[in-house]
Amino acid sequence: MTIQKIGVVGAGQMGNGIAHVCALAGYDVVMNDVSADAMAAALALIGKNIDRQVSKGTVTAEDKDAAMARISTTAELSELGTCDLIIEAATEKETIKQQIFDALLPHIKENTILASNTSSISITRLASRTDRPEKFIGFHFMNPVPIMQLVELIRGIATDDETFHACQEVVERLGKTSATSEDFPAFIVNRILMPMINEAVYALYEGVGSVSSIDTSMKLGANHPMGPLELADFIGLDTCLAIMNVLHDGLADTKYRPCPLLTKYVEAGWLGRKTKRGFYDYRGETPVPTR
Ligand SMILES: CC(=O)CC(=O)SCCNC(=O)CCNC(=O)[C@H](O)C(C)(C)COP(=O)(O)OP(=O)(O)OC[C@H]1O[C@@H](n2cnc3c(N)ncnc32)[C@H](O)[C@@H]1OP(=O)(O)O
Ligand SMILES: NC(=O)C1=CN([C@@H]2O[C@H](COP(=O)(O)OP(=O)(O)OC[C@H]3O[C@@H](n4cnc5c(N)ncnc54)[C@H](OP(=O)(O)O)[C@@H]3O)[C@@H](O)[C@H]2O)C=CC1
Repeated sequence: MTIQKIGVVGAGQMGNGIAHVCALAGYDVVMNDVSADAMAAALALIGKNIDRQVSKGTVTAEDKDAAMARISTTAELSELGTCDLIIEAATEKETIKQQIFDALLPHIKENTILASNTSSISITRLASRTDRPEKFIGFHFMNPVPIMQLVELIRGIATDDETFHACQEVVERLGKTSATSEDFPAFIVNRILMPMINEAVYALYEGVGSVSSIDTSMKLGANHPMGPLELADFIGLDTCLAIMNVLHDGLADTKYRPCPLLTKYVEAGWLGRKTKRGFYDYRGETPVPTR
């Protein structure tokens, strides 16, 4: 099937990046969020991020205008009814995702593909609650979406070949590379990455090192572009904790136990960059380590 119009549900840091790359690749995009402010902020950020590409000469000013004109926003999920592919990128909570798919079903076309950008939640389980488990897939972008090359494609137990191949074609048209993962908790990238981040929080919790020494060690000692605590703040500590909980519950192994310090930060509402406070304090000019 040919995909021309893409719906994006959730206009947070992932949703805005997904809308950005889809519109630049020539797809019509309809973006939805519960918050009008989030949608306005997402549009402004997309404009700013494409401007960076224009100033580097990788995108022309005409391409920018055309891409921005292809993006519309709506508070009504019913307005995603004509989309060929809908990518859900709302908060990493299964109940929220289920409610979104339940609310979408009465409005969408018979052959619309439903996808989730979830970092960890079972695609098979999300799909089983819809009327089209064979047309449901995990479409997992990496953050920041305009920069990162990878998209994980996760087939639920019922995902059919037509759906999978249509999504592979979308990934190619976005200029990205797909890797296929079986549907097990947190898939491939987060199965490996998130226990490392959780271990970094344990190292902080146990006083093995400070925020700076842990991040400096991994940046200069393992050549990671960001230290694990900086990366956790970038991803969002709520999302990191949600992923650890899915690993812990889904694989029933204590090695995935979320660090109590990570839980405490989330309980405090210190979610990282998006709330201006996490392992670093982002309220000033430069981020300041908090421990
Ligand atoms: C949690 C999950 O489910 C899965 C995940 O996503 S896990 C997270 C995966 N992501 C990572 O691991 C990111 C690790 N960090 C990095 O790769 C780099 O630090 C980074 C690319 C984010 C920034 O790189 P940097 O060299 O420090 O900064 P900077 O030079 O300013 O930016 C590099 C490029 O990224 C762009 N960029 C930086 N932040 C951006 C953002 N938030 N949005 C869009 N573009 C961004 C810049 O414009 C620049 O573009 P060009 O290459 O075209 O010049
Ligand atoms: N952060 C990351 O690095 C990555 C995250 N992901 C996944 O992408 C998804 C989104 O994460 P991210 O963008 O970081 O999260 P954010 O918190 O930045 O954004 C989530 C957005 O979804 C909105 N939202 C909540 N409920 C609904 C709803 N019922 N309908 C529509 N929108 C809703 C939120 O609004 P409000 O704030 O008002 O609640 C918010 O604007 C998650 O599943 C996450 O696991 C995948 C790859 C990387």
